Amino acid sequence: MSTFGARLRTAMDTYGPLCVGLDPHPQILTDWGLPVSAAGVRRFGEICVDAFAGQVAVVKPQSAFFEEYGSDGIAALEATLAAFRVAGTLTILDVKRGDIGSTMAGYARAYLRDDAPLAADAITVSPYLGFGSLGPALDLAATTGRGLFVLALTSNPEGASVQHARIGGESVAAAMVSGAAAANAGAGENGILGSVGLVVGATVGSAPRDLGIDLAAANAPILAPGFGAQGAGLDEAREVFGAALPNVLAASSREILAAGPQVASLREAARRTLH
Ligand SMILES: O=c1ccn([C@@H]2O[C@H](COP(=O)(O)O)[C@@H](O)[C@H]2O)c(=O)[nH]1
Repeated sequence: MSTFGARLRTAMDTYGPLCVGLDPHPQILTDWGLPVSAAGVRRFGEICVDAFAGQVAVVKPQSAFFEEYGSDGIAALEATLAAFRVAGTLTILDVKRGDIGSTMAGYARAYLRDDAPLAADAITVSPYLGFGSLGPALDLAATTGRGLFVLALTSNPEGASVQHARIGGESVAAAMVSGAAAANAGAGENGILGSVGLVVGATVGSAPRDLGIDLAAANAPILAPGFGAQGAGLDEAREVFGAALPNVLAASSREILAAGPQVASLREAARRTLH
């Protein structure tokens, strides 16, 4: 069984470091001429499979925009994830889960088991009940060759009020990066990327340096939202990530989706994103 980190590196080397965010918010559904309903998000998912499967390294469905339609919306998310799985395109399900250990084990089974209806290659997790609360997800992901992306320095301006706070001299974000680095220890032999990634927005400017965080040392894949609609581009990414840039997976949702629903236009928007 290959690890998530190894599969991600291969996908990034093959297709480039872009993760297309699949966020079927009501305005996008309307703009694409789709109903604002579970049927609409199902069709949205089908169009995204046509546009991006086998074309980009990773796609990142945003669970919230499927969940809002209840069980039919979740069924549409299952179908979207399954279609990308069959096509061999990696998926990161953006669910930002985090809870006490026993409940975290339930979330882990929901997304990280091989036979889970909502199985993804990786999920986003929130460590704000303590990094240790992620233990069941770390364990199951390692067992099934899946990955996690731990929120460290999120792209929203409000994130700093928590993530820059210092406890005993160390920032909260730095503690999360240390947690990921420890989880990835040993994975870096032969240049293989770890499977415990970090979420660091391309919008956070000098925050990693200001907080004394060495992102490259964590050997972590870095999911970087903030490209496009939130204003970041390659210049901002160079400032934020420095030597860790080769490990960065750039995420963009709204700006790419605005080119839809034509498949060719969506592909062209994805192709333009990092150029
Ligand atoms: O720090 C974070 C973590 C996740 N996101 C998610 O990304 C998309 C928004 O992307 P756009 O390219 O700006 O449309 C959405 O799903 C967020 O939950 C983020 O923006 N920042």
